[in-house]
Amino acid sequence: MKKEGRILIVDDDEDILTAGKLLLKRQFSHVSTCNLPEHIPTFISTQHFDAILLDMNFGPGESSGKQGFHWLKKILEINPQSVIIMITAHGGVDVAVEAMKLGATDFISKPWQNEKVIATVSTAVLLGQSRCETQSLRAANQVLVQDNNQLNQQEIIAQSDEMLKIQTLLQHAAPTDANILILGENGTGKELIARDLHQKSLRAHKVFMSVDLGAISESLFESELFGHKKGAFTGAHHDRIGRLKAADGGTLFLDEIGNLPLHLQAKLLTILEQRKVTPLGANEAVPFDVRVVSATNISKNDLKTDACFRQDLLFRLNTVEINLPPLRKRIQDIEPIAQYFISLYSKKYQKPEKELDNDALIAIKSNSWPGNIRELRHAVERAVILSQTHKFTCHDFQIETVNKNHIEKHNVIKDEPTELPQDLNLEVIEKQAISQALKKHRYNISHTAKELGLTRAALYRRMEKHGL
Ligand SMILES: Nc1ncnc2c1ncn2[C@@H]1O[C@H](COP(=O)(O)OP(=O)(O)OP(=O)(O)O)[C@@H](O)[C@H]1O
Repeated sequence: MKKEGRILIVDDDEDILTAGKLLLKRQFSHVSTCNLPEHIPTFISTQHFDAILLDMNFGPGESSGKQGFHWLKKILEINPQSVIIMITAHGGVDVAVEAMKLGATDFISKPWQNEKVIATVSTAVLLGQSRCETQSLRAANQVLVQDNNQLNQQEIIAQSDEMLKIQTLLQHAAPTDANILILGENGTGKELIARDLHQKSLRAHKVFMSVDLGAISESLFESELFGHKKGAFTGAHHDRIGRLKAADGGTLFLDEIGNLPLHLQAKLLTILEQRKVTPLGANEAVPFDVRVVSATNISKNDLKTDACFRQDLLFRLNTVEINLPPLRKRIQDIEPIAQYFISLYSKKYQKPEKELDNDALIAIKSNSWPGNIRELRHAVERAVILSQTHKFTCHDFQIETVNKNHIEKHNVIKDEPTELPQDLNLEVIEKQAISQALKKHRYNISHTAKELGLTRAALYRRMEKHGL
């Protein structure tokens, strides 16, 4: 059966062209010939070839190989990935060696042996195909990085003194390679800040790889982060690159680092110290180069206890520490953030961009927002969709001003009524259940997921599906 392979033979000897074509056509899907080297640029700029067989000498009596060298260089100038096999005169080994120094892959001498030609061309075709694949993967990767970076360009709204200080800190820390630990309650913008850091860093053109350590099961931790070789364990059907290596050159965002069990913290520390990782089932460690940004909603005090977190790992992660205050402690930010999301969602849902009335403004500023900016964003989205009045009112935000002080003082979240909604569509019920559970657990994803009987990853997926 013919193999997939595109070959070009360039020689001024028509007999060689005919013999070569006859031989190789039996083996490969596409064989072209060219008897004038001046036509090479047109051939290779209009068609792709996995391998090119190029004669060293053109014209009667030529044996210096000068023209072969000239066309070899020309082809590599046009496409440096070209795989070129030189066709040399009998005994022209010196010339062939010289050609290989200039970038040729292999050579065959005339008169040739058919088996040798087929073997040499087969290897060259495979090399050409893998170069081509590498090139297109690189290009695809570049597009993905660009797309990912565009997605990361959500604006950070910051007017409070606390956030302005953090922004100054970010400006200074971002271009360094210092490891950064971001602390803050759920929904305070830790991931947004991490992405912003990456954008402002010298690694911005490379990948931002986010790993939710709270969502990776213990059994999958090593294979996810370190990768594995085919056959390393039951179900490992292919080699798989780990996330540490996949983030090479870029930023690795370790989210929910505080949820990592102590024994896995030890493994992570070793890997980060050695800057090398051995995929499961491999014998050799491979180096990686990442800047580590981590985040957790665990308080600083808890992080500083040995029972909760390894102190040596903490020192490695927190060269620079960023403490994101909860929204209730940066009241100056509430109005501009609300305005930002009003504008965003009014456009998205094609609604007029309305103002907040006075009471609504006071209410959103004095609400405790246990789910922080994520909760405010969600409240604004709902208000934009449902509001019927010409300005947004307290009612649109479902803020119970009467209970506010009570909530603040007693640090409790009032359960929402639990009766079923009138609409018994399962999707609607699921959204309501998730929304209530989030509020009940102050937007703590781990606790909410536990109550709902979901994994954190499954909860995130559903939140995204329902726009929560
Ligand atoms: N300063 C800000 N300006 C505008 N939007 C913000 C800001 N901070 C956070 N957000 C938005 O709030 C939501 C929650 O942010 P993010 O996911 O970064 O928080 P987090 O602290 O990482 O949450 P979690 O701990 O639950 O993973 C996102 O939609 C984010 O875009």
